[in-house]
Amino acid sequence: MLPQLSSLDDFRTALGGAPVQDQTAVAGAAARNGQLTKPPGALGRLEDLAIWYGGWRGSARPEISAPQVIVFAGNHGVMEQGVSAFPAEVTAQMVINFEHGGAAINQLAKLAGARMDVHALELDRPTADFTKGAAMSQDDLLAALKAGWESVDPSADLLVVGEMGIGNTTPAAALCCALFGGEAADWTGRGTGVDDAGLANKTRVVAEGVALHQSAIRDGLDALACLGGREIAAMAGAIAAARVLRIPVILDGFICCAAAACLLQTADGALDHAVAGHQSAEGAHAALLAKLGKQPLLSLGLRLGEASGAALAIQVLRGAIACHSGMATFAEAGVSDS
Ligand SMILES: Cc1cc2ncn([C@H]3O[C@H](COP(=O)(O)O)[C@@H](O)[C@H]3O)c2cc1C
Ligand SMILES: O=C(O)c1cccnc1
Repeated sequence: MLPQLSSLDDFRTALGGAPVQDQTAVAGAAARNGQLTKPPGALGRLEDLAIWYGGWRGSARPEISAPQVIVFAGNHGVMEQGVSAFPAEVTAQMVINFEHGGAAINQLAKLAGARMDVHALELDRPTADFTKGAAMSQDDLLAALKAGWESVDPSADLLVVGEMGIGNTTPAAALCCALFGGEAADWTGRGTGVDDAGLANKTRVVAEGVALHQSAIRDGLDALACLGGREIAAMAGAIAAARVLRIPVILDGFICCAAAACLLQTADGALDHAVAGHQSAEGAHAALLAKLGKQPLLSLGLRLGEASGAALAIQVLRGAIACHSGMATFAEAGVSDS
């Protein structure tokens, strides 16, 4: 059951007290994996994935039958600083495109057999420019976290979250810089494709934002309020709800992983139910994945967001589960095991 959230501390408490994997299912899945008709370890990381997934679902022989893809959209006050190659109105235009089935994620979610939901979060009320003040009030942050928290279908057995928010590689970079340290330039990339002057400007904006807010940031939720965005907070809320509901998550690109990082910097173990779907071409995604301790399933040079890389990785996880749960054991097939 998902508790109601009345405050940010409720969120911290629910995340900190979330249940862990079912160890009986982990042991059962590992035992089954050892009996399947293949040389030990021959399915590589697919074997680990199947055992991990079974542990979260509480089954030694799990299935994926109800994957959910959720795309959150938000607008950003920091766009006033000229941080994207595209104008802010593209966010709302793309939401309509999602609703009409015309975006990349529509095709990939359909191919993965996933339900897809789109939540536009107050697009007419962008966050504040974080170089001037906090991006969101505590109430706005709570509302965005709740939008994500309440959007997860408790009967889903796999969750993928993604975003649409022109300008949002800038808050994502600022969140990483505030949470993990280093220089603004280490975390700032080209997003939709800003030129060298644009990248220098973006780096300045990230550095200014982090310098302004660093002293107010004690955990990931503080960072989200100061430097985040509504769709970033909603992704964090949904990933956290999935943790509480023991629904495994596939993380998407740089922005999704920045949202996930805010959870990890709020509660240890907050991302134990998550794997990295892919490594994005956005410059700092590899470094961010290393901070999260996650190895990507795919690396295809994608730099889109929208949950696209994670939706594609659903097929990899489906492959792992199909082998794990569908293969015969040596005894069943009458194959000699040594
Ligand atoms: C047509 C279009 C579709 C997109 N779908 C995702 N993004 C991606 O690009 C944006 C982040 O890059 P930046 O920080 O440079 O603005 C986000 O909206 C992200 O989801 C898109 C961007 C565009 C232009
Ligand atoms: O890695 C991502 O998710 C990404 C990169 C560039 C632009 N939008 C999203």
